[in-house]
Amino acid sequence: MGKKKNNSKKHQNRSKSNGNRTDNYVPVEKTNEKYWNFYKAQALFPEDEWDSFVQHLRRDLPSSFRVQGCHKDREQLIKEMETRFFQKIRESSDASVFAPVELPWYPGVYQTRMSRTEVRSHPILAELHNFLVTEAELGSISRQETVSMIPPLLLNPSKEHFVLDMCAAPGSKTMQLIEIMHEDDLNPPGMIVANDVDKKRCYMLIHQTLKRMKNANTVVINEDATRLPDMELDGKVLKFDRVLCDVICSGDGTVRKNPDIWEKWSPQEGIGLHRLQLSIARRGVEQLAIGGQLVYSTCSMNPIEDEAVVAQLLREANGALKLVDAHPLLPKLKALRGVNNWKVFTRDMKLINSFEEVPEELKRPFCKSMFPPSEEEAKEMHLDYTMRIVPHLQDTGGFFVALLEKVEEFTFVRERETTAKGATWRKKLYKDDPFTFLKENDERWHDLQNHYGISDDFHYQNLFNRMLEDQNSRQLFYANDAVKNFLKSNMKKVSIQNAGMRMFGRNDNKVESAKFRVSQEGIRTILSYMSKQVLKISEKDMLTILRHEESLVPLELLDSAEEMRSFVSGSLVAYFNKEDPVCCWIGQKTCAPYISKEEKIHLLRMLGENTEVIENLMRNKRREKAIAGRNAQQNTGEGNDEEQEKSNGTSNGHKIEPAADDTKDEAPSPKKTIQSPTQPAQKFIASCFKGVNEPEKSPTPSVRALMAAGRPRYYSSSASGTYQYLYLV
Ligand SMILES: C[S@@+](CC[C@H](N)C(=O)[O-])C[C@H]1O[C@@H](n2cnc3c(N)ncnc32)[C@H](O)[C@@H]1O
Repeated sequence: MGKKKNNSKKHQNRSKSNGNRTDNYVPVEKTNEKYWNFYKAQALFPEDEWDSFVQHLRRDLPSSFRVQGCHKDREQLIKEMETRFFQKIRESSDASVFAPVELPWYPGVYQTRMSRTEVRSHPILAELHNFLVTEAELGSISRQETVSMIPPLLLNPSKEHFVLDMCAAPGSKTMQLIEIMHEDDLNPPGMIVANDVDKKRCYMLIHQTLKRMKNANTVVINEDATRLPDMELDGKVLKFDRVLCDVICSGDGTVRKNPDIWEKWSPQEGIGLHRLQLSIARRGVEQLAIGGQLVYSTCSMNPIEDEAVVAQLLREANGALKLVDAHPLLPKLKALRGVNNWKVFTRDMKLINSFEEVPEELKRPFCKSMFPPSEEEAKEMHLDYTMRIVPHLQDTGGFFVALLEKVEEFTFVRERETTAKGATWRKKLYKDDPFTFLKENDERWHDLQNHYGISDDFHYQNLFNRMLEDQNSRQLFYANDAVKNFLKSNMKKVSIQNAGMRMFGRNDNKVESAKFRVSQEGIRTILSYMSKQVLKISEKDMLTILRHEESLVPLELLDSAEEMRSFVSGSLVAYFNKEDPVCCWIGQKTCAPYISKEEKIHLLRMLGENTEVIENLMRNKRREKAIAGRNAQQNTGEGNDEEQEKSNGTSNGHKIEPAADDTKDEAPSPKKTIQSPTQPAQKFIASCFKGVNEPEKSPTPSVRALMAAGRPRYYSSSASGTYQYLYLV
């Protein structure tokens, strides 16, 4: 890891041509005198563990990932990883490579001793990395730091619970909460309200995280959590069964993955955040139902951001709130107990023993609640019930987590509150686009019901669009009852950014067909209600559709061609296995599956296909895009590695479905990713082979990538002598 030589922005020291570090790269010095002195003084663990603590903090963070608990293909994915990658790694004689190991405290979560960068670049692990990236795009695998998985695990919401995630973006914990609630129910009745004050980060939460976790029970709102308005449900103030306060923090437990922190850290970071953290937590407690549980967590090891905040909540709640001992809930997780005593330092590392000792000129940044509780208070509070994770216990980042339960109703008395920068207590009502639900006798519903044979059991009144009633919508979304009621009651109270899942998109075709086509996003929810425009096809046909490189599959290649032609042109759901339906567009000559490349790869894998070649092709594309993105970033000086990987990676998997405008009688024209339709195959193949030694001269980026990987394995076929389709073999 490194930092830039001068004040230039983060990526300026990368080479433009290949994205690698260049000579002017200066490694970050992984040390900070104040950091060491501060944590030595805290004496959080026995002194003889200090060297191990320091060594671990200086190493890159091991890579970890979770196989989604509620995913229907979980067992198969684990089996494939075991046979395809883990075994191979274990059998390797390379001493620098380590197979991922399942965590004893969280089944389905794996950690390898190698960092993300090492995993990405090691020849044996690169394939595993590739596999993880494609599956992560579909949400079946989450590449998340292990300690960050603790809060949702402790909250452990049931499928009926109402959950509030106060500081949710970019959403790794929201995703895990959704996962837990869907473990034994595809459509749980509960609801998650995910909030973040930062609109751009809400956007990331919606477009990078939630898109991978299609569900009907999540709402995203954009509010300052310190002043989150009371929300309503069924005419009453809405109280949540579970609240997550994963607050903004100094992040000093994340130095292993964010080495820039080394340079700037001082005790001031925690001092500056304590009041805001407390304000967010207070409002979280107020939103909690009696008997409900709240998790307060930070990725900082600083007691001022951790136990001090929890202690003040308990102090102010005066018995209405109690700590729950988190340790027995995760007995296999190695965690230290929270502390009753800590040391408070000024920015310049001057020790201050009590609030009374704070020099007059520093009275403003400090407050009484930053100091440890009295002995008497400590006995009541049980701060030892909280959990501290330090890096050397199980090779992780540093983390703090407290589980609290509300015993009685109460409201905090506020003096001077800290809110998010610039935020004011908003009294005005929101005028965002309304959420308009379908009413009885809605024409669109009659059209959908007739065309797709949807049974009366389907709750069509839960379909909505974001327009006024008389406006013609392009999409129809679906929300469960809880989210529907939430939207109806709170549309004007909070700024709602996103809700539910897309179920139908409008057709603008000229031929007679339904006004809406079925969207892949919601197909698993509605399929069991559909009796028309649904076709079971053979495994062979499904493989042909999935393997096909172009977006249009000629019907002549399919055994079920005649049956397909018998359907009304337009949206058709094809399946070999009902668990894995594929939304297609059927024309007289072609069939076009509306699914992303990642989804195609996943489905091929689940059908036992070897997907290595396509995975490699996609990896090369990702690399090209990442380099292009980094180069663009160098020009703007924005962004960071992980976000870059996400936004330039396959999150463009969301161009899965052509825009509704593209849907014509015949399936939309293919994107010519491989070859122009009229080029004779021989000429094309010759150009491929000619390019083997000069990949940069080959016709398209994807073929270039294949050739660079030494795999010019295409052949083409056509009925007419001009070769329209190219197949990967
Ligand atoms: C530690 S991150 C949350 C990480 C998130 N829980 C996850 O697992 O991906 C803290 C978040 O708090 C948000 N935040 C900061 N101040 C806030 C406030 N006053 N209200 C709501 N969110 C806030 C930040 O925008 C940031 O996204």
